[in-house]
Parts: sequence; C-alpha cells; structure tokens
Amino acid sequence: MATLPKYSVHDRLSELKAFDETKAGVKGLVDAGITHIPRIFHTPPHLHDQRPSVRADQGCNNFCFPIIDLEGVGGLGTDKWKRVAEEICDASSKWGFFQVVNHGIPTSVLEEMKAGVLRFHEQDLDEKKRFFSRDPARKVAYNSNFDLYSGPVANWRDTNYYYMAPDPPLPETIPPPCREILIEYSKQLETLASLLFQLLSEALGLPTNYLEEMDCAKGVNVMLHYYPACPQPELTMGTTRHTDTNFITILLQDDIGGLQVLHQDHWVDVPPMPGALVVNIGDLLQLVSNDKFLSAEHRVLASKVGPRVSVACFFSTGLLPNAKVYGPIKELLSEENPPRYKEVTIPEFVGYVKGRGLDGSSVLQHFELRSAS
Ligand SMILES: O=C(O)CCC(=O)C(=O)O
Ligand SMILES: [Fe+2]
Repeated sequence: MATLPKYSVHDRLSELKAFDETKAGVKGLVDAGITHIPRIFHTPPHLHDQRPSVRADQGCNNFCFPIIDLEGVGGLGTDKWKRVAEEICDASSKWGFFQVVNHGIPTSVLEEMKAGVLRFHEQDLDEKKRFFSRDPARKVAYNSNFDLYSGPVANWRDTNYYYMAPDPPLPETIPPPCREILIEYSKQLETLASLLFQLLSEALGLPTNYLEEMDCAKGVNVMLHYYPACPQPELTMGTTRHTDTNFITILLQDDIGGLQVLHQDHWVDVPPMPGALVVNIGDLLQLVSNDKFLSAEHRVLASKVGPRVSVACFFSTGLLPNAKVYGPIKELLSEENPPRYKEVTIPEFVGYVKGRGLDGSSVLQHFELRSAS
C-alpha cells in the first residue's frame, strides 16, 4: 500500500516561505493557473467542523438573520430610538451579529469602496508589491494571511490593511487605486459607528455616550479582503473560524456570499443584501457587557466563484498604551449578575492576543474569573 508523503514542519515552513516570498498572494497562485491548491492551504483535520450549515438559498427557517432598519433613528429618546435599541439588544445578545439598512451611507460610496478593493488587489503586481509588509507597526500594508507563520493553516485570502484612526496615514502613502474612496468610506463609517455605540449603550441601559467615553471607537483598522476563486474550495477556507477581538466590526461584503456565523450550533449564512452593512460584537464588548452581548464565531467559506471582496472595519481603543482598565461595567453588575471577567489593560489584552493566529480558540476564556467554589 502506498504511504502518503510525509509533510514535516520543516517542509511546511519552506512552503510557507516560498509562497510568502512571491509577494503575489493567493491571487498569484490563481493567476498562474494552478488546479490543485498547495497543502499549506489544506484545512487540518482538527479544524474540520462537522456542524451543519444553514445556507441562505434554503430560506431562513428558524435562523432568520437579524436586520435592523436605521431609517429616521436620529432622534435620541424617541420611540423609534428606543425600539431600535431594543432590536439591537436582542440581536447582540442572541446572535452577536446583525445587518443594518438605511444607515445613511450612500450606495454609491459602498459600490466605489468595493471597486477600490478590486482595483488595489488587481493592480500591476510590481506596484502592489511596494506595499507588501508583515510589520504590524505599518499603517498601510498588504500581504496574504496576517498569521501565515503563526496560524495553523493558510487561508485562501489576500488583505490590504490600514490604521485609519486615531492617527491616519498621510494620504499620499495610501495606494492610489483606493486612496480617495478609503478616506471617504472611513469617515462615513466613523459616523455610523458613533451612532451604533450610542444605540449599544442605550441597549445596555447606560447613558448614550458611555461606550464612546470608554474609547471603544477611538481606533479604526480597515482591512480590504480579496478572496480569489478557488479550484478546490472543499479543501480550504477563506477565513478560518474566529471571533473578532475588538469592540465592534462593521463589514461590507459583495454579493457572492460565504460569510457564516455560528448560531445555535449551526453555521448560518450571512446573506448578502444590497446596501446593507454587517455589524458584529467583538470580544472586548462581550467582556465589558459581562456576557450580555455575544462575540460570535464566524468564518468565510472558500468558493469556486470569485473573487469575493469585503471590507472589515474594526473599532477598538486604538490599542494605544493607556492607563484605563477594561472589565465588566460596574453599572451592569449586581448580586445576580456578578463579574465574569477580570479587569484587563489594553497592553495586557493585546499582549495575549498578539501572535495567536486564527486557531479557533477562545480569547475570552483566558480572562474569565473562575468562581471560587
Ligand atoms: O470577509 C468577511 O466576510 C469576514 C472577514 C472577517 O471576519 C474579519 O476580517 O475578521
Ligand atoms: Fe472576523
């Protein structure tokens, strides 16, 4: 009987390096016409997930993904404001995910942003390579798989990264194919995030500015993801399952689909909806809300159809060393609702998160207070 060729750690590392050194990303493999994906992309058995998928084209059955209409929500304290805050509370605690419509960002801006992602990733390779970097301190960078060397498996995805707040890059350092639209899109998303943090504060029964005053929206990272069509999508993933570690993420996806959220032990499609934006709760918001809100696991399936593009905008503290500690919000605690997590400084939190790839494990567990029995 033939034995399978041995795939040593050493072989894997040299294959990762060879791939990385092309600086051409997954797109480079597809452009070269490969029909079999390299084994660095093969999902290892321990990351295979047998839980059933609920696909958008099967109808939503019991898994109707929450949609929140922000039309006319502006008036603080109005009935509409309170109703939307309740809907956000429900979705954030049951799903950790929802889509927003009528959010005030023109469709033309969303369309141009997606076009900008395509233009960046599909520009001349020599131009694109000028932005190639794995230096986490860079405000503008491009690579394939931020966790290529630390994660358990490479994903079928390339990404262009930006730190847009609190201290944005100089406009002339942003690649021309997406410069103008990225600046405009980030500005609009910061306004939307501010509204969402007010509604999330209300949803927690806190004063409207509470979360913003905790610096939840001070730091903004934007990722322009590009998922090329994959010749063997069943062997790999676009993005391995993970939770986001920040406060909230606002995501723009195109109409291809593939994003799924883990809900009641099912992988439920986040159905593409023209004009909508996807919002999800991250680990830090689950921590400060003392588990009232859920930071849900999600993943992106690879597909024969592509390229798929998405823009993930992460709101956090700016990850600047500051003196603040983040723990369950005191106003939410009571005898019946004791704190479930330790207080943590941002350097401590980042120190723990940094260097871990998308390995499917829980960050929050590390900060849990174990109840003394
Ligand atoms: O591309 C997507 O739809 C999701 C990406 C994602 O989950 C992330 O960047 O954290
Ligand atoms: Fe994510």
